[in-house]
Amino acid sequence: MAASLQSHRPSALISFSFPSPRPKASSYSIPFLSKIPAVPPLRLRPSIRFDSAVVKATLSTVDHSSTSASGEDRKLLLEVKDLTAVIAETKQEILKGVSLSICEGEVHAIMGKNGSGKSTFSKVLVGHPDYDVTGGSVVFKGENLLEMEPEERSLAGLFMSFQSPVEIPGVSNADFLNMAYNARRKKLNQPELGPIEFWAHVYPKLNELKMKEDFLNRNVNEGFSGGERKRNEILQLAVLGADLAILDEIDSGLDVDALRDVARAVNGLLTPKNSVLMITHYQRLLDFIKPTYIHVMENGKIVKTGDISIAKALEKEGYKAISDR
Ligand SMILES: Nc1ncnc2c1ncn2[C@@H]1O[C@H](COP(=O)(O)OP(=O)(O)OP(=O)(O)O)[C@@H](O)[C@H]1O
Repeated sequence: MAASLQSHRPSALISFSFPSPRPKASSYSIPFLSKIPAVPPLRLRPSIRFDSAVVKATLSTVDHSSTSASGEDRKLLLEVKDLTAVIAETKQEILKGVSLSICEGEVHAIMGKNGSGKSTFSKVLVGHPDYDVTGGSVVFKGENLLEMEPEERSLAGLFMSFQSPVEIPGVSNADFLNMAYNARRKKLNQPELGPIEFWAHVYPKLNELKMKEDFLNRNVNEGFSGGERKRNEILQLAVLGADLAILDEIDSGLDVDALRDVARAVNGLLTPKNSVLMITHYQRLLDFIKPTYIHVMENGKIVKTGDISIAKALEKEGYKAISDR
């Protein structure tokens, strides 16, 4: 989506006053989104169709319920089995058989040494073109995720916050968020929100993340500090919503207050229906966002799964603690 957005002319601006909840200033200037000229349609399909009869047969036999950590019966949201993937250009294998199941309402954390494959795993889940899947399966909400285009994965409810969020020159945050949000509403057969309604949706989320309104008028991530980029990623998550949010090192580059704000915003989004998959190196994030499970990745595989005691042992003794157990 980012590439197609770059070709747009900047949108016209209008000023108006806001109804309550009333921002401090009396009026703001935000893009009048309905004046954006001819937005190229996203590649939407009314429903995902599987070409392979084998995939269909497999999906119909998968039991999508599971017992959660708390003992309740919860639906499986994501099921990854023996996933293998290579770097598209060099064919070097990075993922060597990852298996992981996430139920609705769960928070999972992946830890692991540098270069063990954590980011690659999350990028493969969202369909990053740098990688080719060579084996295994990924079922998300009962559908074969690997058959979907990246846009379709996002519209299906998968969100990823990247370790190094990219800049999108010439596209304001407000336009980006509005287009992405309305694309999701369209997919759900809901009416698109106009600029005033959209602002009412965004404003409380900006507040929660302690971000100033002018962030909306700035181009996506352009000139943002590392911490501002991370906040902006979580703003996108808060505005767009997601059934599964994959957060790759959202704690990196955040000062302790920012970490608290971001964690509070993420916790505020958690419901019994949606889930989070976090990648982190440090227990400090897990002190704020409590994980149901912690997985340790090593050499492209998950080698250990457990509770918060894993993070505590890692913090104390390093990865030696895992190999010794
Ligand atoms: N596009 C790519 N081109 C070349 N090598 C890659 C690419 N993507 C991943 N790799 C390599 O694959 C390995 C796993 O990388 P990945 O970023 O997934 O590790 P990670 O566990 O997230 O590491 P970190 O904790 O340092 O962020 C590394 O050796 C990395 O250099």
